[in-house]
Amino acid sequence: MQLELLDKLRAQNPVIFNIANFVTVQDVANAVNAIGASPIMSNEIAEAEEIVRLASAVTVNIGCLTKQQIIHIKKVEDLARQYNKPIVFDPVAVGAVEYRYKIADKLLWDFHTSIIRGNIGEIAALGDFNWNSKGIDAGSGSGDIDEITAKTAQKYHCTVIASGPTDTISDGKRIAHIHNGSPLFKTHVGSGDMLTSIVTAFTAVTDDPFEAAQIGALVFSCAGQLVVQEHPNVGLGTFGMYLMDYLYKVKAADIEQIADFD
Ligand SMILES: Nc1ncnc2c1ncn2[C@@H]1O[C@H](COP(=O)(O)OP(=O)(O)OP(=O)(O)O)[C@@H](O)[C@H]1O
Ligand SMILES: Cc1ncsc1CCO
Ligand SMILES: [Mg+2]
Repeated sequence: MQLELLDKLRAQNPVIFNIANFVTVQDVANAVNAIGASPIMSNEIAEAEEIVRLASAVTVNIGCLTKQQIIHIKKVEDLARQYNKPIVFDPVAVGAVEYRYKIADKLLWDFHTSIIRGNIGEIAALGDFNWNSKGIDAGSGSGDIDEITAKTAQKYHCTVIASGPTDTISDGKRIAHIHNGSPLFKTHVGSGDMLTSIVTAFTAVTDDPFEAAQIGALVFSCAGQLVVQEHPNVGLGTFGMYLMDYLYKVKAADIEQIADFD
């Protein structure tokens, strides 16, 4: 794992273009900012080309999809291909809402996506596995998470992160697991959205999406774990605030001490 990518990210401060959802947009902007990149959100097709050009990478989050936004996403993804900017895709609730599955599946076939980051319910749906997703949450299921992650990566020819108590990452051949984190992440709506855009930030400092996925997931999970280690009585509201503090101040050396991955 290339932990030095964290310092590289902070030194370069790349601009990250986010098509966000209106529920968590500010958390995502703050998380991207805190980790050391420069977020920009946009919903306007007329400025899409300018923003794709100035950004190093693009997040597409379908959390609050509209027909107008689908047109925007297609334009942005086409521009990202033209200007060679990596796309990281967050398939919010595709396991629970068939309409979203159909839109996401088509986008993932039509445009090359570097990384898909979802919870296991979302990743299982995209990979055509049975799983009982529950709204935006992972829900429950009994499938083999390694197999689901790898097969979904093979289906779309990209890297996939299935997040959860363990983050499982595959590019279709290789598999990695990040065991760090805290159950408090689940209590903060938007943890997944923040993770997705932090992973996008790391695609700006490495050409290997599998590496970007691993380092993004490790840094994010460790920041949350450090919050709880150093503030054992933290509640779900203050967890979100501390998480921003720790995303900003966490150092590669702190992560090295607690990193738990294989
Ligand atoms: N029980 C847990 N223990 C440790 N870490 C967890 C746990 N549950 C989730 N996480 C961490 O929370 C982050 C978000 O993952 P999660 O799978 O909850 O995303 P999500 O369902 O898309 O979230 P949201 O929809 O709220 O944005 C990841 O970094 C993951 O490692
Ligand atoms: C609660 C919620 N609804 C649509 S998006 C979202 C935030 C998590 O992605
Ligand atoms: Mg999510």
